[in-house]
Amino acid sequence: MHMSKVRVAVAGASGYAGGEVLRLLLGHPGVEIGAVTAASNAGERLGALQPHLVPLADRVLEPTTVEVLAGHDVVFLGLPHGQSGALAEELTAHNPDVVVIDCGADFRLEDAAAWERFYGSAHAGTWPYGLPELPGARDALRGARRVAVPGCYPTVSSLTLAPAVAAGLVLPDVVVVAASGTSGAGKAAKPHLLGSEVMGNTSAYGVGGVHRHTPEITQNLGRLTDAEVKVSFTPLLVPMARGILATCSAPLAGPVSAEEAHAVYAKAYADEPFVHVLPAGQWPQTQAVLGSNAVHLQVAVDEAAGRLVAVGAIDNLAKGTAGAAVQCMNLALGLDETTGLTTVGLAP
Ligand SMILES: NC(=O)C1=CN([C@@H]2O[C@H](COP(=O)(O)OP(=O)(O)OC[C@H]3O[C@@H](n4cnc5c(N)ncnc54)[C@H](OP(=O)(O)O)[C@@H]3O)[C@@H](O)[C@H]2O)C=CC1
Ligand SMILES: CC(=O)N[C@@H](CCC(=O)OP(=O)(O)O)C(=O)O
Repeated sequence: MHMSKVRVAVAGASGYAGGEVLRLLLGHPGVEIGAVTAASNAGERLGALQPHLVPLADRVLEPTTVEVLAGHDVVFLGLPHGQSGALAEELTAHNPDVVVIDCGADFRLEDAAAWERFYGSAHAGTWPYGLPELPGARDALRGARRVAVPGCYPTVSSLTLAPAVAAGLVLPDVVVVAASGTSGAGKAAKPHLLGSEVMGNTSAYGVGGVHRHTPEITQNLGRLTDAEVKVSFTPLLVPMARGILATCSAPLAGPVSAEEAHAVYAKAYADEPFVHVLPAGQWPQTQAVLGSNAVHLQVAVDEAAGRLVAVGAIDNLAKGTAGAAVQCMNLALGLDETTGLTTVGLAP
């Protein structure tokens, strides 16, 4: 049976998130790419800004307006925080069935007070949270007309800790130290991202519970346990373009062997196409997931310290943003969830 293609627009197409959404959509058999928009770069050829997107090189970036974006079945938003809400409302006024998939943070948190504390602005609302692998999340995404794509650190940290928290293997008083590539910070020039600050260097930032992804990780783990969740999160910037490696640990709730912990993880993700619990003894590395929607996980028990230690790797732009966005579009449209996505990484 011939199925007509879904018409998709990408706002923020000159940025990292929008560019990665387009890269993935170019390999998706069910979509036709419509408008591509930007702000300061409106009027530019897409190829001048995203030279890797060869089939779209001669497309011209249009301004990010509701007039340009209306008339599409799906609109991806890869815009700075605060730019999504009003646009989504206007798009829905044009077409109540439009699917809006927001790569930004505006609609990820339920707790308005946490939003205001970490983002310093009024809370816009809460949309279905686009991490289908979290227990209970997938049903809300099937047929959704709005999706809040998770932050990259919360994606990997939550999936790395979820089985242990949900099974009660640990007390939910967790420590996350996660190293990210620089693309996580977006394209806009920032002094700490100059080549000479990044190359041959590793640095911590957002230390001491102030990074805005802390409440998002807390929210995700809090949905898995009745106990109070505490999250100590420290991000690190490392000299690579893509990838996040998260080391997560928590106190053991009781005796558990490494084999038992591994079995809990393997069972939790047995039916998940993108989450791979590696064989015992093999540890995640970012290269193996680059460009793919895969999550690689491993878990160990540190008996002397009384802690469970789990490590996860993702590509921040793929599973951490655009891959999750496409996965959620598939769920929203009732397509096979894996369409257009791969678990095959790019290594070395
Ligand atoms: N990078 C990552 O790993 C992740 C990013 N995200 C989120 O995705 C969103 C985009 O991030 P990223 O792609 O990294 O950022 P970039 O800085 O790379 O891109 C930002 C995009 O937004 C456009 N833009 C800037 N200002 C405005 C405005 N006022 N109105 C409309 N469009 C505007 C830019 O257009 P122009 O080039 O013309 O200025 C550009 O296309 C953010 O909300 C970010 O939090 C989410 C998860 C991970
Ligand atoms: C390396 C780096 O700077 N990373 C970004 C997080 C990227 C991300 O997921 O962003 P959003 O929540 O903004 O969507 C940061 O720490 O701010």
